[in-house]
Amino acid sequence: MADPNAGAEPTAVAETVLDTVAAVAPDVRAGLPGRRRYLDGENPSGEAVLAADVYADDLLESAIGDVAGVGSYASEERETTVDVGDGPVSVAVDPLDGSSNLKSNNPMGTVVAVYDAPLPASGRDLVAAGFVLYGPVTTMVAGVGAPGDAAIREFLVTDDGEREPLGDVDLPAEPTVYGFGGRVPDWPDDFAAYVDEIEDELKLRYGGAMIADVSQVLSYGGVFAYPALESAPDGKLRLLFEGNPVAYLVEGAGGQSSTGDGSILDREATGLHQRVPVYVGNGDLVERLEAALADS
Ligand SMILES: O=P(O)(O)OC[C@H]1O[C@](O)(COP(=O)(O)O)[C@@H](O)[C@@H]1O
Ligand SMILES: [Mg+2]
Ligand SMILES: [Mg+2]
Repeated sequence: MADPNAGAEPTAVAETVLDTVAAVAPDVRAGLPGRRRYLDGENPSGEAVLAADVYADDLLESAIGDVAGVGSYASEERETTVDVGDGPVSVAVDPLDGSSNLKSNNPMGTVVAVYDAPLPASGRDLVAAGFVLYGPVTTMVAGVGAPGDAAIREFLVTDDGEREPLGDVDLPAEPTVYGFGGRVPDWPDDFAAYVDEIEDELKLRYGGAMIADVSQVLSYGGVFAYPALESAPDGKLRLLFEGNPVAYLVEGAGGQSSTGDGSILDREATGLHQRVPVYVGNGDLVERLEAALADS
């Protein structure tokens, strides 16, 4: 059969990838109830794996692998990339973000990053990024285009896996929420001092799923961080699967991202599963954070 995406622009391939992730989302959601148990073994980041993580990863690998123009698929749950075709586009997925929330029945997401480069790739190679949020309503937030050029939009994902546009996403100018991961005694002193200031200005909203916590920042304005920790200087979140796509979306919605020292999108990619400190939100809050870290 003729390849419908043969020679297609990476952005056209990326649109199809986002459609595909939305199309699979109802199946991911429908498969959760019977998959709340942990499996034996760990993922490449050394974390426990739920049956639902593997189920979502298999569904996404199969569906995204069928998209013409996609050459490789990578996921937080797999050691190496999978060759799925001849195209130049690489797709990196966090199949279930915040899956430890499954036990307590709190929100989770699927994160997708589309790179026009072999992996590991820089955030500057992104041609699209998005996430599905499995909250009371299933929604997708996504953008297509070079970082900074893409409009970020929210969609309702219907029970049939269609995307219905809900509108543009722009960070509110008056921020109200913050959410920071990691154990408080493990926070470096400079970050803890920043938190002392922020606590007086914003209210705490932390749910333990990056995508749900970032969605609060996109909706209400504020700052989300999974910071560098005393015990883990690169934090917890993964650059290719989590940091880059979230940075792309928050920057595209008018905010800023930082590793503590410049945009996450500028962090050199050296490994598929490398970690990165993640600070995202309204520009002035992220700039104050960078200043607080630089002063120490
Ligand atoms: O339990 P903690 O330390 O607060 O960590 C929460 C963070 O870990 C994550 O759950 C990691 O993502 P995964 O569930 O995809 O491994 C993030 O979604 C979240 O921001
Ligand atoms: Mg995750
Ligand atoms: Mg995950």
